[in-house]
This record gives sequence, C-alpha cells and structure tokens, in this order.
Amino acid sequence: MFPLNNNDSALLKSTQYQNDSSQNQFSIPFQYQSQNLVKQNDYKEQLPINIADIDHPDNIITLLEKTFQNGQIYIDLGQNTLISLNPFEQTNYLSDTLIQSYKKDFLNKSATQQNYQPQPHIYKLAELAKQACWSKNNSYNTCSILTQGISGSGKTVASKAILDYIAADSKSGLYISSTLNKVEIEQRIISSDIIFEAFGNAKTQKNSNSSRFGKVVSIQFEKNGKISSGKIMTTLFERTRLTQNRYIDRNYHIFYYLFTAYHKIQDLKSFAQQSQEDLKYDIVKLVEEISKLDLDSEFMLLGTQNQILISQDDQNNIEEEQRQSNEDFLNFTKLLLAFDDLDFSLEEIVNIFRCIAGLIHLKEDNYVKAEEFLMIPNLQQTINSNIEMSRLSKKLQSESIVNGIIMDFYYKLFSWIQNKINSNLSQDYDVNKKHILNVFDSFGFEIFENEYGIQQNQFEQLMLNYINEKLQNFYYFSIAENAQKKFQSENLSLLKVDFQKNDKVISVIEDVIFTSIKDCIKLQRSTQNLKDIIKKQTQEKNLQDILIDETQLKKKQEKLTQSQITHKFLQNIICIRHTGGEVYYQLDGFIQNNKYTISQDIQNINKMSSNSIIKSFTQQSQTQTVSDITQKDINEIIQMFKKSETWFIKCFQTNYLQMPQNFDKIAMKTQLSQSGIEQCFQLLYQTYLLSIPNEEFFNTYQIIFPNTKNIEEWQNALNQQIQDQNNIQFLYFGSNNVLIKEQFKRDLDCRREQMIQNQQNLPYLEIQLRQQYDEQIEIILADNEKKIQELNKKIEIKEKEAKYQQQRADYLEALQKKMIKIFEKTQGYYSQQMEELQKIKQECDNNIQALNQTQDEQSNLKSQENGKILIFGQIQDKNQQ
Ligand SMILES: Nc1ncnc2c1ncn2[C@@H]1O[C@H](COP(=O)(O)OP(=O)(O)OP(=O)(O)O)[C@@H](O)[C@H]1O
Repeated sequence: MFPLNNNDSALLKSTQYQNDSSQNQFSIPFQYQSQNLVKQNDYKEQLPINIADIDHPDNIITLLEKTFQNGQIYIDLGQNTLISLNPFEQTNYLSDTLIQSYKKDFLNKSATQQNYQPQPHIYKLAELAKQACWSKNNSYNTCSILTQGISGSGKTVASKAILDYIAADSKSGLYISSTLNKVEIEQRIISSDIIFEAFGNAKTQKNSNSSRFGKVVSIQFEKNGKISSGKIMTTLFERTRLTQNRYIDRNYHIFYYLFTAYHKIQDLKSFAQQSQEDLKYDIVKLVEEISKLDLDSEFMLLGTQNQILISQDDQNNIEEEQRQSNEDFLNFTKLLLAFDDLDFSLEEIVNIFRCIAGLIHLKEDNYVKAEEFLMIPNLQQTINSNIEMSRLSKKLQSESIVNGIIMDFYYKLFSWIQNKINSNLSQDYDVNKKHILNVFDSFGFEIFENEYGIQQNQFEQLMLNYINEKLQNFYYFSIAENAQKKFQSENLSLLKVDFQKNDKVISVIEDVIFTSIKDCIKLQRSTQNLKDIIKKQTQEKNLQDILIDETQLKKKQEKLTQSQITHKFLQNIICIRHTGGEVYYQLDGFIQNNKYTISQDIQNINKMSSNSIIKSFTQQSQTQTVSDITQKDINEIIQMFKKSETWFIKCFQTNYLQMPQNFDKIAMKTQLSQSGIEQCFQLLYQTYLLSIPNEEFFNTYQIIFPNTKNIEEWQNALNQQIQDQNNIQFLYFGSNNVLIKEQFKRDLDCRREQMIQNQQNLPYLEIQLRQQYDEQIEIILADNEKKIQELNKKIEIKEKEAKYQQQRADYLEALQKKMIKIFEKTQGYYSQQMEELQKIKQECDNNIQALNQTQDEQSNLKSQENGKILIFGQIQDKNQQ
C-alpha cells in the first residue's frame, strides 16, 4: 500500500493544470480548467450538480432554483444533509409504487454496484438511515432524522414519507405477521400519527395542517429488520392556541371534527353501521354518546374561522364551508378507526370526547353542560371561590381561570393520549437493544408579523426560535464532527474552517432571558422590570452584541412609531440577533406564559371528576416553568441525537403564497439564512466528496498517467501538472479511499475517455507495430495450441496405460484375495494330510534307514563277499596258477 498522507501536502489544491503538449503526449486539458467552478457573477445556464461546485454561498439559491425548474425537489448537500423543496402540488415524488420500486432498485443495484449512488431522495435517506442502524461504523446502532424548516415548508410530509418508507416492508409482505389478531406495528404507528394530528395540529395562516408541537417518533427494529416497537416523545405543545385565536387561525382539529360529526350524525351512524364488524369497540354506542354532546350553537373555542363558515352566505364561503366540513368529517372517521388500531376502549373514547365537549361548553360559560361533560360537580362554585378582591373585574378573573383550566386540561388530555399510545406501541421497546431510528418532526424559525407587516412576536415565538437555535447548534456540531471523522478515518487532516456558530444567542436566551423571567417570578416583579433585568444581565455576561442595544432599537422604533398602530407594541420590546435574522419580542405576557397561571386549587378540581381520564391528570409543579420543561426536553433530544448517526432534512417553502411552480428567490434566501446552511457553507462545500477505494481509483485512472505503477506515483504525476497551488481542494488521497469532488471526478472520467480514444488513434507506424505484434502473438498462440494438443495426446495415452495398469492391479488384487480365501478354507485339510504325510515320511525314513542299514550290512556283506571272492579269486588264481 502507498504511504499515508496525513498533512496538507496530501491535499491537491488547484483550479488549473498545465496544458503543455510538448511535455505530455496526451495533452488534453482537464475540463476543470475551463469550467470547473461556477463563479459568483458568471453563473448562467450551467447547472451545478451539487454544493461542491459552488464557490460562494450566494449561488446556493441558483442551485436550488435550477434544480426546482428541472422538476426536482431534493438536493443533496453532503454531510447527511438533504434539502427538500415544497412544490405545493401533487407530484409523483412520494407514492407507494415509488417506495416499492425504489427499495427493489436500491437493493439490487447496491448489491451489484459498489458505489451505487441513487439520485437524492427522501427514500434514499430513509434507506441509508435504516441500514446505518446495523452499520459497524455506527457504534450506537441508532440513527436519527431531523426535519427542519419554517411552518408549511414540508417537515410533516417529509417525516411521514420516512415512516411510510420504513413501514412499507410489512406492506410489501416482506415479513409475515406473527400476531394474527393484532394490528401490525407499522399500521399502529401510522394510526398514532392520525391521532396526534387530530389533537395537536391546527389550521394556521401558513399551513392547513400545522403541527403545534415537536414530535420524535422512535422506531425499534428486530434483528431481521422488521419493526418491533415504537415510542413517541413530544415537546413544546402550544397551549396558548386554545384560548387566543389569531385572525384566520383555527383551534386544534379535534374541536371541528367533533362539531362536524355531531352535525352529521346521520352520516356518522351509517359509517358506524358499515364499520361495526371491523372494530373492537362498539362504535354504534359511541355515536349514540356523540349525539348527546349538545354541540348545537356557535362556539368561541372554535374561533373566528368557524363563525365565518357558519354565518357567511357568500357562495365561495359556502363552498369552502362544505369542503372543510367534508374534510373534517372524513378525518374524524379516520380518527375513529385509528383509535381502534391502538386499542382505545369505548369508555376511553367517550371520556375523551366528553372532555372536549366539556371544554367547549366551559368557554361559553355554560357551566351546566361543562359540569355534565367534564363530570365535575360544583365547577362554577369552585371557580367563583377562586376569584379574589383585586383590581381586575370578576368577569376578567373568571375568564382567566377558565382559560387556565382549558389550557391545563387539554394539554393533560394530550399527554394522556400520548401515554396511552406509547403503552400500546412500546411494549417491547428497549433502548439497550439498539437498532433504533428516531424521526423528529421539529420546528422552524418563526417571525410572526401582523396584518401591517409589523413583527409581533411573543413568548411562544421565543420558545420556537430557542429550540430552533439549539437544533441549529447541534447541526453545526454534527456536520463538523462527521467531516472530522471522515477525514480521520482516512488519516487525513481537515483544513480548518471557521463558521459562524450560535452559542452566544443560546446563552442570551438560556442564561439571560430565562433566568431573568425566573427572577421576576421569584421576586414577583412585573414585565416592566423584566426588560431592565435582561439588559443588566446581558451586560454582565458580555453578550451585548446579540441583544440590539437601546440606541439602535430607538432609531428603529422611531421609524416604526411614525405609524400609530405600532406605537403601543414597541413600548416593551427586546430584539435578538438570531441565526435567521433580527427578531423583536413583545415582553408583555412573557412572565405569565412561562408559568402555570392556574392556582393549585383549580388544578385540583380534576380530582372531583368522575371521568376517569380527567381524574387521572397529575398536577403540574407550580415552580416548574415552560422554559424549564422545554430546555430539559430539547437537551434530552439532542443528547439522544448525539448518541446516534444523524441525518438532516432542511425543508423550504418555495414561496409564501403556497403556489405551485413558483420559486420566490427572496423567500428562499431568507429561509436559507435561517436554515444554518449559509453559516456552514464552507464546511459543506469543502467536504462534499465522493469516496472511491484506492485500488479502484488507480485501476480506473492509471491510464491518465500510463507510466505510473502505483497510486503514489499517480499522485506525484498529477501534482507536477498543477500550476497553481491555490486554496481549492478537490482531491484527497486517504489511506483507504480517494476522496474526490464529483465535478473533478467527471473531469477525470472525461480525460480517461479521451486517453482511450487517443490510443485508438495511434499513428500509422504504431498501428503497424501493433499489427506485427498482434501477428507474432497469434503465431505464438497457434504454436502453443499445437504443443498443447500433442501434450494432450500423450497424456491420453499415458492415461490409457495407467488405466490398464490399474485394471491389472485390481485383477491381481482380486485374485490374491481369492487365494487367501481358498487358503483359509483349505488350511485344516492340508495340515491333516501333512501329518499323515509326516507319518508316511517317518515310516519311509525308518524304512530307508532300515534299508540303508540293510544295504550297509549288505555292502559289508558284499565286501566281505568280495573279499571272499577276491580271496576266492586269488585262491582260484592261485589255484589256476
Ligand atoms: N413533498 C411535497 N409534495 C407536495 N406537497 C407538499 C410536500 N411537502 C409539503 N407539501 C404541502 O405543504 C403543506 C405543508 O406541509 P407540512 O404540513 O409538512 O409543513 P410543516 O413544515 O410540517 O409545517 P408545520 O411546521 O406548520 O407543521 C402540506 O400539507 C402539503 O400540501
């Protein structure tokens, strides 16, 4: 392997390359040289593909605009950041069919192509996040997806798309249900969303289905990837909406659902008849109870919107009323089905609706009905007994107590529903088992302006903007950390990039404003004192640059107070320099809205209720403030994110008029600065890099420097071509991967192509040489072929011989075995014969011996006889003589 590069010299810095044909026979200039970076001013028709191609944050807008005009709504910024543009029209970007084909495509292609890079899409992000729940590089095996953007920018749609993608596994039949009679967990998670929307969403100026709380849905997977359980956490529920309606804003959906259902009771009855058999609870009985709720008149709690709908006779309004009421009715029926999916009992649903109806009647001062439906006897008496002798009229005091009860009860009802849902979803939830995906449908930066375009921000806006600053701060931390990790894992050091962080803004809110409010509460000071305390603490903590100083503020005030309308508003304001711009806050109401305004006594009236849900409401600590709870919640959420791999979806409204095919540059520019992307542009720009394994990179691009033998030589060759070592980094040689800007990779690809083409156009001589060479090779190959054939023949003969020898060996072996068997069989017989033979032999021997003896004796005898004969002969001779 080539040596590691862990210093800046490893970074190739250039926008220009030599173009000297005498030095380099393949002297095709890199495209990078001519059209590498899109400059701030000459940015025209050319569409950059990603943020790495832009050299100035101002051009991000053009990137977004061109992408949008191209019919795309997703832009990948790298560092786990995806921009999602709200098109305000139905597109084919989100659908079940697309989910299925995307899943299939992703799985197939990622299995076969190592560097499969599908187009930026929310489903791609969901898939990557799900996969990362098992990744070895993610030690927590937990992932988080955070959607951010202003109201109406598409956070909820994006969060739902993620959940739809995740839940699609069981819809596709990938997993077989193990619980026959139980609703699938995926369905229950989707149904929980319907319930949360009914109770926590409202129609606002900016969004007809605006979430008025932050929600984290945590999904736990089994080892096989199936969802095992879920858990839902909520934060910063907007309580003030219940009693303060802003012109065309509506209250929470559930009030209108119930009101419409009551008025369409016949339709509801037929719906109940149809769905009766499918539901576990008795829906017919439920409809009977709804018909008793006495929601006949116009109600203040339903706000101006409803009054307009009921009273106007203008044709458009009648049509709008009809459309809205059909939508509310349809959503109500969905809610009834969702309750069943999550095992809400008949009694529980009736108690919820009775509570809602009770609050509607309470706001009308109709204590008889309020007592009946809240099931609290002597409610009016208790309220009256809490009215004190004070400067405020009895009416105002009673109104304030009633508002307090409504906000308190509704918020606690919402929490009760959340707990009920969690008890159903989270039975098997266990943080220690990991494989968790958190999806946070959060808040965006908010500046509220009145009908004259004057900022009118209150405590609620401060809380939203505070959470937004905290999430922004986490975003900076996260991308800086990710970039650092990416470079460290390649033994590279990241160039230091300074970016504007927002720690000081957070400090002003937490350490100055929150503590000042608390001091005021403790010392029973009024909001008039609040401003002075804030000013003093800001100076003590040296944070003046975040709070606009008095002289500046006065100048701005003078301009604004020329209009009479603004005069009153500007009396008690502070202005904070937020990440997304300057925001003016009206301090009136800060102290009151930060604490629980109802007394302990009033809070306790729920204990007198025979409605089991209302009775179960727990008391809120009087010392705990909204800012305390919010600060704790958001810190917990951020801690949870810090222990996970996090993705960010930055949602944008393409225009404030909510019109399709309309890209409002000014609106987009404002949102861009509020999104935190501009602030860390340099880091995103520098680190948007593709990663290609070293070997693959060298094999692919070696052709560009044909004489190089390894990646280190390749790198040196490239360095020699670089003329201008300026500050643009487009290529990093890491220990395992080459990190490269996409545009530069395209340039390399282009150069490679041309090198290949050049080879095809070699001069005539070279072509001839090549032909000769090819012919030679052909001859060698033919000769080789012949030799191989001969060898094969020999091998064949040898093989035959070997086969024959083997057969013989087998035959002899078989014969031997046979002989052994015969020998074993005949052994006994032969030994007996041998014995007999032995005997015979012995006898023979004896006989032979005897014969020998006889012969000896005979020979003796004969010799004797011969002697005798001799003697006899001698005798004879002698005789003859
Ligand atoms: N990807 C999309 N395609 C089509 N329409 C969209 C898309 N995203 C958002 N919209 C439209 O914009 C509306 C507002 O979106 P959404 O409710 O998700 O906003 P939000 O950011 O969650 O707002 P809030 O903060 O008020 O809850 C949707 O009801 C829908 O009509």
